[in-house]
Amino acid sequence: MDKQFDLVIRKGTVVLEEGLKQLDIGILGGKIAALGENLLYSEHTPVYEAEHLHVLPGMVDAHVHFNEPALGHWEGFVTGSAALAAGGCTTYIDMPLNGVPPTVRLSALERKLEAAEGQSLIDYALWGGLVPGNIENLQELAEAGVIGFKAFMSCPGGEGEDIFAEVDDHTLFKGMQEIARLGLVLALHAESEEIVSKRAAKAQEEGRRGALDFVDTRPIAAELEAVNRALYYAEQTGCKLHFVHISSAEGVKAITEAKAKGLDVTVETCPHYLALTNEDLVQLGPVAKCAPPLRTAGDQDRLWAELLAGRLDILASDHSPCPTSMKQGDFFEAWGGISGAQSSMELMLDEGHLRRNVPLPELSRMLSLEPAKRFGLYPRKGVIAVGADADFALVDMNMSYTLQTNDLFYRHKHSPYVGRTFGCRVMATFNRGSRVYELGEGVVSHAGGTWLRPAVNGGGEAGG
Ligand SMILES: NC(=O)N[C@H]1NC(=O)NC1=O
Ligand SMILES: [Zn+2]
Repeated sequence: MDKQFDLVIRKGTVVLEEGLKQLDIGILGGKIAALGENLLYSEHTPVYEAEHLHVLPGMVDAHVHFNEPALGHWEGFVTGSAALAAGGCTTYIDMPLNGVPPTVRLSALERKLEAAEGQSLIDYALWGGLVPGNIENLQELAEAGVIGFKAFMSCPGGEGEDIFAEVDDHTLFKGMQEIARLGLVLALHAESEEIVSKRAAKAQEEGRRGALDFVDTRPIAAELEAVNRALYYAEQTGCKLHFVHISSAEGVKAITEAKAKGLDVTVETCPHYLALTNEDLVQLGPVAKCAPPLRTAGDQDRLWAELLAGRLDILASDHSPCPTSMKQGDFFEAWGGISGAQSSMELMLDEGHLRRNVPLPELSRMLSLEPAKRFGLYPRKGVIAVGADADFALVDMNMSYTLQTNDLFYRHKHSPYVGRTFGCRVMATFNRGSRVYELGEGVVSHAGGTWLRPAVNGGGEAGG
């Protein structure tokens, strides 16, 4: 018999958009060539037995910070992509900060691409940035193939001379006009700089420097104010918006109302807002410091209610790593950002499916399908369907384990989830048909990840 397949993944419980089915997956040239109950293939075809496993589309993590160029000693493409692969992710979109220079002009994008070339285990796309003074650079970035732009409405923090700055209202409004013209999405970190910076200054002046003091400087009101201001500009400019890491049900509700009015807007939250609370921040310390901050248990319940009602579009990690030494000491000085990307899928399957009965296709919609669609990577990414890339997370939904520091692939092995017990585990990950990670073996492939450009503006290859 001719060689129809390079590999068959046999009898896994495949998570499709419409439900679960036990199927064989035939892979050829990195793509899904066939899906069927009893595929026929020659006896020489390599077979991966998946009878006891769930096969999910690889996660498309729309929000990671890999710190290269220049800050590869925080995290880089090699370690970051390995951690993602170990967590069942097969495509990520790297933020335009915290590397130096930030990705705010073409020459910086080229530096980023050089840093990534040949280093990533899995596929990746890149965000461009909108900052004060770079509106005339947005077009060159769009033409080169960024999937969209990211702006901060509050100060991002970070190191270096050419550091990423938050937008003023003028830049935000003008930037949205330009991004609307370019047809891309603007992703926003929505917290009011006015509110958070003044509250932080006051807390520090008064010597209130603990975990809950930090949380108190970044209230939900600061998130809502920024969300509503940006939605107003979106209405005026026609710019597509994506709100990253929304931490409150109030934020989700404001965005849902805007959608009902016809605005083209999507909402993301992160596993940490669903898995951790401000009490955990007190217990764990700065390793769990992020912005917006972890909320109360009641706030978290309300955010889960939004997810259960189907009102969240995207789940993304906001993996924002740093050296462990920057996660110690004073709460206001410690780095704001959680190293969590390796645990995103397991957290959501455990907390969402095993504990709260969210159907797997619904979780997969937020982990893979919606981010692929929103950022021009669909139908190549985000689904298990004939013609799509053979990107899979193979998960044992019955394997309980407790995460240890040694399990982490990050450059700096800290995570707020060390010591947490998960009810499921990623056993293997495939990127375009090649097995990149296997539990027990670790990274099992060369760095074959490629750069994906979006299938918009005529330029990209990712939609095919
Ligand atoms: N600079 C940076 O990565 N900031 C990220 N970290 C975080 O916790 N929230 C963010 O926006
Ligand atoms: Zn952010």
